[in-house]
Amino acid sequence: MRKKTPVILQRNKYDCGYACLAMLFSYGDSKISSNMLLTEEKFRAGRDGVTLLELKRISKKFNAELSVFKVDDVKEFIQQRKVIEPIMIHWKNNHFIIITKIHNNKAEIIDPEIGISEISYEELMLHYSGFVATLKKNSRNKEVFIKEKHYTKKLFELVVEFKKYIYIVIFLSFLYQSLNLLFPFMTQFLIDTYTNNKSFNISIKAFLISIVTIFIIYFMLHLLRIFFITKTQLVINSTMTSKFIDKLFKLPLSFYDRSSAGDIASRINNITMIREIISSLTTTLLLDITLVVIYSIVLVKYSVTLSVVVFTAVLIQIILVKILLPKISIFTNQEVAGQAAFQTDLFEVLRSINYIKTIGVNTEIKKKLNDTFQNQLLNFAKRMNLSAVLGGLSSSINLILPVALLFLGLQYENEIGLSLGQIVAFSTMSMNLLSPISSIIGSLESIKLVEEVYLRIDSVLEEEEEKTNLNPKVHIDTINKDIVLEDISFGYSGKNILHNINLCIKPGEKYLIKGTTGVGKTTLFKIIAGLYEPTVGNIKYGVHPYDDLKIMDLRKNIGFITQEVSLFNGTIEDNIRFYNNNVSSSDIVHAAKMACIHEEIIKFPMGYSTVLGDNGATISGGQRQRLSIARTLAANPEMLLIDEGTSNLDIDTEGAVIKNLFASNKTILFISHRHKNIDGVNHIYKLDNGLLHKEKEYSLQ
Ligand SMILES: Nc1ncnc2c1ncn2[C@@H]1O[C@H](COP(=O)(O)OP(=O)(O)OP(=O)(O)O)[C@@H](O)[C@H]1O
Repeated sequence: MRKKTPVILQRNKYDCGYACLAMLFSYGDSKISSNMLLTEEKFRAGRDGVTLLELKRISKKFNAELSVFKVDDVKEFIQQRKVIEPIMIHWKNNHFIIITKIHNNKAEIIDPEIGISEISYEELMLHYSGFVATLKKNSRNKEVFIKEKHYTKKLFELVVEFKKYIYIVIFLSFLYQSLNLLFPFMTQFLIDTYTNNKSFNISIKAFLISIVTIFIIYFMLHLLRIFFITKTQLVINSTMTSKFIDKLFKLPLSFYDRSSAGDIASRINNITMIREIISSLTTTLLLDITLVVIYSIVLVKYSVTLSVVVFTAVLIQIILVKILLPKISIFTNQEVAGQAAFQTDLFEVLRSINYIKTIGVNTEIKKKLNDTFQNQLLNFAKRMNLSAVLGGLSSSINLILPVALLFLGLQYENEIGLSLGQIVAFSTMSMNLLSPISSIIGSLESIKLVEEVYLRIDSVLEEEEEKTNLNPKVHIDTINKDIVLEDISFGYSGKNILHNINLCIKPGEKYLIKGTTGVGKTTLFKIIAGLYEPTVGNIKYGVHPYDDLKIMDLRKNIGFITQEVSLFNGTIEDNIRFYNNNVSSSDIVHAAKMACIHEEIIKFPMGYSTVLGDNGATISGGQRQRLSIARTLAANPEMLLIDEGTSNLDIDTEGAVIKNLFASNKTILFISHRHKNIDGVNHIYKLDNGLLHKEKEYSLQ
């Protein structure tokens, strides 16, 4: 019999293989996160994604067998082999998707990027790239599911972290709701006093005093409760956001290679969602459950017969939740992923807006952006429609039940044996039981949402941090020390692009590194700057290995000048200073002079106080590049890694900038396609086929 395949969406652009494997593992079982497959893995999918071979290896680790077939016709494969489990196929040459069913020329697929959909078999085959994979699980791969509880536990721990505020909110909410309980009793008392005595002899003064007292207490409790709810929300939001931001600074460059800015931004925005939901859950869920228990007891005490009617209504709602909630959860999941996809596309469009403007025709771009947004809206609409069925049903029951109870109570007055006041009180209290039930249903939907959103945040918090050695064994002064690269090899996605690099960088000396495009020059610089860790080999600073070093100290001493410039929307002075308080105004002017931009800055009407547009949009490309050079120089690093960092300048200006830089006593490594030699260079190296060859060495003057 065909079982359910949970929808597991990928966590970043390159994770589709892991998400699909997680779905194969979860088929007919509980849902696991694709991240769980990675927990023990050092390897993360990068630009080149993950291969079927790698997925096979991971499956084996969890005692399952991933079989891969080269197949021409997927339908034939499914029919011949009588496959009822979901299969994974390679798709559009760069993606994996799951097929859950093929029936009547229609294929039900789960694309880990967007979720469930149904497409025609022709469309499926149009994008199919020739490989099918099936997973054979066995009883021993249970350990892959172990971490499932982990997330729920983490979510709980998150709440416990703010327990002080949460306890107060719960306590105040209890008091607040207890007052509600008074009213059915007061109603019963008034009606029964009236019907029994006919003469209504409750003094106006006593009535007024009690009403006003209740009013004041209720009002004060309301204020106090809202105050603490807001406080809880603030604490949750600020703690989580600062934790997330802190993490972003600790993540290695490789994380940013595979994540998009829009996606990260959407995850930060999700924290607001968590704040809202957690605070509303803590204020209502526990209270609602308590109210349901209390009211159930009180109702049964009043009348067992009438209580059976109420509980039947509750049961109908519970059955509906059981049926609809998993579906709501899928759409919630897809909606959140859709939001992130839209934000990612929007960021990309905004980043390329200059280019988009120049091409004139942007209907396609608009369409793509609109489509991503529509996809998010579609999932929102589906989620809301299902919620409406749930909500509508419970509201309708809530509407008719009190009247029905009143009718039954009066009709069978003798059998049931309640006074008019008691019947009215019972029907009011049944409402008090049903509204927390509706609220619990809403809370269950919210829990699904918060779980999905929290997973997205947690998957970033769980990322491995870069080694920063905050407590180095020895304090190493890198100034005037040789930097020695010993047999360094490095590769992306398991493929080496640098092999056994050996280089001794002497303080104060100038190196020109040549090599064809894409050969690995930038990568080598990133390794020297400690941005990438070599896969094999060591870097020594003086006699000390990289691991003994406080990495931030090292980075402070290395200035990295690249072709890409990133300026922010602020003054020229602030852009050069770049939050470094050790940089004085005279350092800024000195750096600008070295970068040959000072003369142009002082000609601007507002000089160094000129405000630049977004990424320096209001100055020329060459000016942007020189500002970026000035920024690096202002921090006064002892070593400069210049990666085509002067390529936007005309020959004369470039010559002048290079002359200034090479006249300093800084160690310089200069990457260039264009320069065969530069005055003042001591060593020329060529990177070729992953190997570094010395081409020339000039004796020091
Ligand atoms: N994050 C990444 N994941 C996978 N491959 C990458 C990644 N970054 C770079 N590469 C690949 O590594 C190789 C070396 O890239 P690198 O940027 O170091 O070359 P380069 O010599 O500096 O090129 P150029 O002169 O064009 O700037 C290239 O083939 C590139 O496609």
